[in-house]
Amino acid sequence: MAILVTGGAGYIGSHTVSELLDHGEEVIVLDNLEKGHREAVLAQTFIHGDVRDRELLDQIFRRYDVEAVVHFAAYSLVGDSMKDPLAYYDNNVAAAQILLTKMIEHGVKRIVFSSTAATYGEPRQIPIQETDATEPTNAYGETKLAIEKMMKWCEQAYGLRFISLRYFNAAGAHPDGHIGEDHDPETHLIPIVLQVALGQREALSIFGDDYPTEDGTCIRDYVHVMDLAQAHRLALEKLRETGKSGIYNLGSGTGFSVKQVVERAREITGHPIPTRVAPHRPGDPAVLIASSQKAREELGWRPQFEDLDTIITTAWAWHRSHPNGYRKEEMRG
Ligand SMILES: NC(=O)c1ccc[n+]([C@@H]2O[C@H](COP(=O)([O-])OP(=O)(O)OC[C@H]3O[C@@H](n4cnc5c(N)ncnc54)[C@H](O)[C@@H]3O)[C@@H](O)[C@H]2O)c1
Ligand SMILES: O=c1ccn([C@@H]2O[C@H](COP(=O)(O)OP(=O)(O)O[C@H]3O[C@H](CO)[C@H](O)[C@H](O)[C@H]3O)[C@@H](O)[C@H]2O)c(=O)[nH]1
Repeated sequence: MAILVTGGAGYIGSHTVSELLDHGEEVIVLDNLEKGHREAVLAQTFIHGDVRDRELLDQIFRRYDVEAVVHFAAYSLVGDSMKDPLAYYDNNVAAAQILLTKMIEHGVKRIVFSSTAATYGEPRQIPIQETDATEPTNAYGETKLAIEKMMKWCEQAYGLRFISLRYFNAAGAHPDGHIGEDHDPETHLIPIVLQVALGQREALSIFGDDYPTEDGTCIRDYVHVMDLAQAHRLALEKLRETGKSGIYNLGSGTGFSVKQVVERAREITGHPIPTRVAPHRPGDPAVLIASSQKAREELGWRPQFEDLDTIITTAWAWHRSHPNGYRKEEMRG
């Protein structure tokens, strides 16, 4: 029996594929490579195609004995989602609807889904719990919430079983150094900070230093990508063993401000990392910190790379050895 991983050529998907293979799972990756990288695909079976391609899904589900789907494929940039929400409804909501339809048609009833802290919007309390209100402040979060709700109704109607994992800020790289984060354009804080350390950018723009936090910069909960990978493996096991659906936050439970991240990165890289203050980025809440107690209790999640220094150190190892991401060899010509 195989696990179909959509978006397995992307950042979190590729690390999860690595984790699943290490635990003896048979993995099939489906990715259109719009954002992902062929070099990041560690699975033996790679299908270059789109989740919205109904015929392709029919072929995959006929040909392989798929036990469950892990669904990463999506658009995931908050700012972009505000400029072109319909593209997000198409690639996130419509794609999930097609995928779920084909799963049900072919009798595949288990799915682990990439959700996000953006489903909560501006938090009413910290740390955020799964039972808190979900009022997304951007179209991206709204599409992920819509998919969670779609899965809930599919459970009632067709017996689908789902685990939705709401990640906070994914960061870090595989400790082996062979896969890591390579987004184009890069918008995430830690890789941008490390690109400054590599001399690829002049300075980090800090999006606001007048937030109601101790040092005025936004606080986020950074969670190592390998710990996210572990959670997906455990979620699959949980679905197999209990058939129980659920929604789980995944974060470290500790928040760091933008300035604190820069300070740690200065120490680890030995580079001064100049910064300048820039305007707020629309839709950025001041503080996002997860309570991940439910994932620890119900999934048995035990993060191994929890502290910020480990996150930055593994990311730094990846960026130093792959200054142009997966295009390294190509650039060297
Ligand atoms: N990176 C984060 O901090 C973060 C936080 C919360 C949630 N998420 C969610 O996790 C998932 C993975 O995020 P990531 O950072 O690894 O993103 P990513 O862009 O690196 O990976 C997404 C992958 O999906 C593929 N893809 C996109 N649309 C597709 C389609 N229609 N058909 C086939 N393949 C398609 C892309 O080519 C890419 O390889 C996303 O669903 C995202 O919303 C990410
Ligand atoms: O150049 C930069 C980039 C980021 N930041 C700040 O650094 C923090 C982290 O920003 P990221 O872009 O790295 O991450 P986000 O918190 O915006 O977004 C992450 O968490 C979201 C949930 O809130 C979504 O899930 C999204 O997909 C995921 O990347 C924010 O306060 C942001 O304002 C800067 O100051 N300068």
